[in-house]
Amino acid sequence: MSAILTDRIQLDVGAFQLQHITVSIPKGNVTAIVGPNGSGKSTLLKIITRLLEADSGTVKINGKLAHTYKSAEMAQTVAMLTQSKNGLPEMTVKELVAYGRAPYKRLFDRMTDEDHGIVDWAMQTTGTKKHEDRMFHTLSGGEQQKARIAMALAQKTTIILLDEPTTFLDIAHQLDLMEMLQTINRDYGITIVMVLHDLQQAAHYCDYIIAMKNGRIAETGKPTEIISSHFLESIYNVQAKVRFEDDYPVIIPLKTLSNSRRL
Ligand SMILES: Nc1ncnc2c1ncn2[C@@H]1O[C@H](COP(=O)(O)OP(=O)(O)OP(=O)(O)O)[C@@H](O)[C@H]1O
Repeated sequence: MSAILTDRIQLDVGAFQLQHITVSIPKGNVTAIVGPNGSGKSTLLKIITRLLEADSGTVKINGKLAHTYKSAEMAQTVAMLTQSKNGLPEMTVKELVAYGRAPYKRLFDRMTDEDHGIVDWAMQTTGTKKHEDRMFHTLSGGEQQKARIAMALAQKTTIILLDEPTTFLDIAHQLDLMEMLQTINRDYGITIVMVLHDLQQAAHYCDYIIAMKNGRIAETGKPTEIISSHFLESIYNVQAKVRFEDDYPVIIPLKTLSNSRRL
């Protein structure tokens, strides 16, 4: 069963084209979208969440056409964490997480006991409860990312999309975050879809991988089925040795086969 199903999505943005994107993102799994810089990963996420409108093609979320969702209904179904390079909100962690309840409220509605309970649960689940009264901008990058995930959790959606959630985090915080997302998926059945650049992490923590190249879907499958030296070469133009140790891929890059970036 698909959480997200796209059918022949097409979009021209400037000189870039997203072409024939037909892909099924499985329900209840952790899926990574990988691929070179500029291959269209963020653009695809934006189309799924209707931040961008495709020129043609359709998106179905939980079996229903995305364009037929009302805004609040969409926000109750899909939470999206964009890359965290934008301005930092001037509010406490608890206030930020409470924003996750907005799709369930009308203007001037007060937070109910249930809302407070959900906000608490989201902070407990992400380990951010201890920071609840801190201003968001005083948190470290790793703590901020967890607070943003808490906000997404408070939205109580069945799907969470994350665009490069581990960027700017050190290796320990990257693994901590990936383990947290995996636990959220396993414990609550929330479908997690994230754009990742680290193939080893993608293969280790994700059930399914979608690889994009030049605005197209290049490969899809389970990590052990698709991560290989051939994959590194065809998707990234990189010669590499790849082997799996206990289902964990060990990728040893040898050299790039493309010098186009230096021309
Ligand atoms: N508004 C826009 N106008 C013109 N070109 C755009 C616009 N938005 C995106 N693009 C181009 O579309 C291409 C795909 O961008 P996108 O951000 O989807 O790639 P990506 O795979 O997410 O890249 P990265 O891994 O570097 O984040 C890029 O070449 C980008 O410059």
